[in-house]
Amino acid sequence: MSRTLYDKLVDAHKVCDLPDGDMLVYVDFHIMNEYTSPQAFSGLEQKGLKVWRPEAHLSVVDHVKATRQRAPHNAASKLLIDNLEANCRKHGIAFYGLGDPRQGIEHVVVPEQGLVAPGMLIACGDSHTTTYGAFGALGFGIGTSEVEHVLATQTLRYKRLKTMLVNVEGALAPGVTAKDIIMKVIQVVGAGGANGYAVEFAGDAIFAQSMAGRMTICNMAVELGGRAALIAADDKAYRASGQMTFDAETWASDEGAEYDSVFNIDAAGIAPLVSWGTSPDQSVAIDGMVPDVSAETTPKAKAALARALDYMGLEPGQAITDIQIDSAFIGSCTNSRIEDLRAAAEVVKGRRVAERVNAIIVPGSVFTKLQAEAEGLDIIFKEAGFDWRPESGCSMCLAMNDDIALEGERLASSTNRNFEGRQGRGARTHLMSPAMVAAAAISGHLVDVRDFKKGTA
Ligand SMILES: CC(C)[C@H](C(=O)O)[C@@H](O)C(=O)O
Ligand code: SF4
Repeated sequence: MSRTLYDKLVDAHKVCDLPDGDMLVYVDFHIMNEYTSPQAFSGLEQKGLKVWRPEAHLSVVDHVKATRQRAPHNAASKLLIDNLEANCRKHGIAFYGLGDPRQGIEHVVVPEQGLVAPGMLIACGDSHTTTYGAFGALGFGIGTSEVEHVLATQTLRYKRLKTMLVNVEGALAPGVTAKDIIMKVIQVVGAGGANGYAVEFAGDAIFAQSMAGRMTICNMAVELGGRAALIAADDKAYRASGQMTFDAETWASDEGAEYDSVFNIDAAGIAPLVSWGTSPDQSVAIDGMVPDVSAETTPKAKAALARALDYMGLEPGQAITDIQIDSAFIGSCTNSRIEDLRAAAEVVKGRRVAERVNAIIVPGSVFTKLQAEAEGLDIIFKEAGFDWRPESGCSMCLAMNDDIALEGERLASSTNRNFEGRQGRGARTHLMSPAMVAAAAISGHLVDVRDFKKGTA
């Protein structure tokens, strides 16, 4: 029988069926950060358990990491980092900590270090573990008690998901990026529209993407509610994973495989998108307008829209390009890879950040930072007035370190979540591609990067 890529991955990792209908799956690789692992190690300690396969785990410091300097910015973050290091030393687990040339945001570091390959099952106490789907690997986020379970047994209790296929056919217009594809998909399917599903992306617009672009798509697919995102492994994926040969299994869906749900999206119809609201599906094309509450039909939808507009401080009908920004942030596991920095630098080169705008760039990893510096990108950014951070981490993607946006501060951001308070209490996030953030930083307001490049914005 024809099987989907998702079913092949699950079948290949199934250890046994459990009496209640769930199954036990084997975890090839498990990643930890300082934020979601402490209780798991305490749990092991209390039960007197050992880590069963220390070499199949990796720890990376990222969420609470300061990025202006190497040293932790406060005692609480220092404690989290020190704890993780001590736990890793004790159990013989690899640790990429402060000053390690391999340190960075976990989902940037793992592919960079060649630790993901097609056909793997990867777990991590972080929802954006879906990123590895770009390699035809099954990656998903787990909770703290599950982290403990993986440490002790290298397995997890797992429930098979339903399958969704999202086909993006055709060619993107110039200036439209992977970030716009995934924001479009989220707009069409809805935030939470893939709850209970594993989402497979296919179509020529997907396979035309670089590995960085595919990672952006699978990373942000978790905002659909899907607990897995997948792209079939092609030559590009094998090469990027450092695997030169194909293994016995083809990590792609079989011809004729059936899905529980299918969406078709025309790539040519996608414009650069920006979010206007407080959910990643509240987005609109850059040449559009802030939506009108009266266009909603149900009282519930009207109230939700009104609340989002109120939080965002926007007026219905306002042109998106009239929205002035206070800050610009390029970073996060969605968009801080070298390809993202190059795209932003191309926009910024020879220009100056608008007077009132505070513009920050945090490379996704130390390795990415060094590569960017070797290419002279840091000079381009610094000369334009960007704050080029010397250290890597999650930074302003979420308000969990010393980069916290102020009440009412409006940001153009290359990140993935725009919930109330995500980047700081009362902070207003507009999600978009890194090139769009760069263009907004220079212009001082949201702008179509294509018009900006042509000089017609
Ligand atoms: C802190 C962590 C658990 C969280 C996640 O799971 O995604 C964070 O990385 C995020 O992006 O919100
Ligand atoms: S960069 Fe943002 S989305 Fe990614 S792991 Fe860190 S906090 Fe989560």
